Amino acid sequence: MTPTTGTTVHTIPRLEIRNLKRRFGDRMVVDDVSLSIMPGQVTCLLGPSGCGKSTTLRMIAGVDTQDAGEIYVDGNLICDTVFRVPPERRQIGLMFQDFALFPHMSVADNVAFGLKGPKVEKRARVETLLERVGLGWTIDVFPHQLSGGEQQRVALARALAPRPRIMLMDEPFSGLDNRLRDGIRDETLSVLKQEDTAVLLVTHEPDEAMRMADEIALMRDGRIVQQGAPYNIYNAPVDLEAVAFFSDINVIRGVSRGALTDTPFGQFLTPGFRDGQTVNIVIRPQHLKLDFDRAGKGPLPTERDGQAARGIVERARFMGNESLVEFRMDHDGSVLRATVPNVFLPQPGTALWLTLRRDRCFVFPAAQAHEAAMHP
Ligand SMILES: Nc1ncnc2c1ncn2[C@@H]1O[C@H](COP(=O)(O)OP(=O)(O)OP(=O)(O)O)[C@@H](O)[C@H]1O
Repeated sequence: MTPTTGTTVHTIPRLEIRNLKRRFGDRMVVDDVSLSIMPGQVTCLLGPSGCGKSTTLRMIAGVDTQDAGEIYVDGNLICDTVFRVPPERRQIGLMFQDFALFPHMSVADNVAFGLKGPKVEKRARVETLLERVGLGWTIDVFPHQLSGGEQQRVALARALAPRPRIMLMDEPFSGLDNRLRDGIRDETLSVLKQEDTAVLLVTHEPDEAMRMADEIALMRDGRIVQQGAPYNIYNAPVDLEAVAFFSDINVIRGVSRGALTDTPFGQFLTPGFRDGQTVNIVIRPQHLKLDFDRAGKGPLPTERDGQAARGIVERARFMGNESLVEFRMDHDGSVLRATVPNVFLPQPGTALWLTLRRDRCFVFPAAQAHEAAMHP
């Protein structure tokens, strides 16, 4: 579907990068990265520290140059390995964690800093933006008179003032305390949408990406390993690492034979796996179900949940809106973790039966090295 903003229908990406590569020494830090962002769309480049997110952003901003690949804005080439529009002519706004407002300038002058044109027009733009970020009253005050969150909103207004076509944000909220952060994220998002800016936001925090993004590009070792709406990335992860990036996981191992894998939790269909291939069945702690022990017996097997396996509670902790229970499993001594809503704190040593919600299990091939170790 073509994204729409108001009555405008956009068909050309505001930002498109194709096959970007950047090498430092003999290390490929950005390895064939492609993505496109429509006006008014927020894409989060999400990945662990050092995976190449900021380097990608710097090449788009024009402060670093790629070794290969092209960057387009509204369908026009702005940079390849030969041609290069300088950073100041790319109409790209930047916002970083350690943004700095000019301390000796009023808020109005800070926001107007990058603006050209008649004074009256500049003033009108400054007023509009400060109103939009909820800080109309700060126009004549100085940065030191504002809280960290307010300064952040001024920085956003300043970055948006010259009407950038694209906004690049590198961990812009990580300097804020937790209570402020959610509100500022939401406000920032609504202002960016009103301005119809295409946003590429870099973060290593899955929660931030889920909250902000229309689309998440999951990055690892210089590559985008999966790209899509937050819902799809969370519910149809491409591999075990992608599941683990968003939450705690449990891994149950088995070996595929005749496209079936036997586990203590019942049999799983594993089509496409070779006979003898090691299989990882991955499930998040909230998708384990617990049942009481009835004279050494658990619940009867069902098609939906398979069969139950017994575990002994090792410890249980109250986490606020849920409880986390750790089990030592009878069948192989492995540890599994389950979360239960509200308060559920069984005593250590209690026997309980665990089943897996099959519709929430992910089945992946185990890594080659592990397979070799298991089947020498
Ligand atoms: N100018 C440089 N020279 C050499 N190596 C660099 C340079 N810039 C970045 N790197 C290396 O490239 C890798 C990727 O860095 P980058 O800053 O893009 O990662 P990141 O995903 O943004 O990480 P973080 O979330 O920690 O900022 C890192 O290992 C970094 O040390």
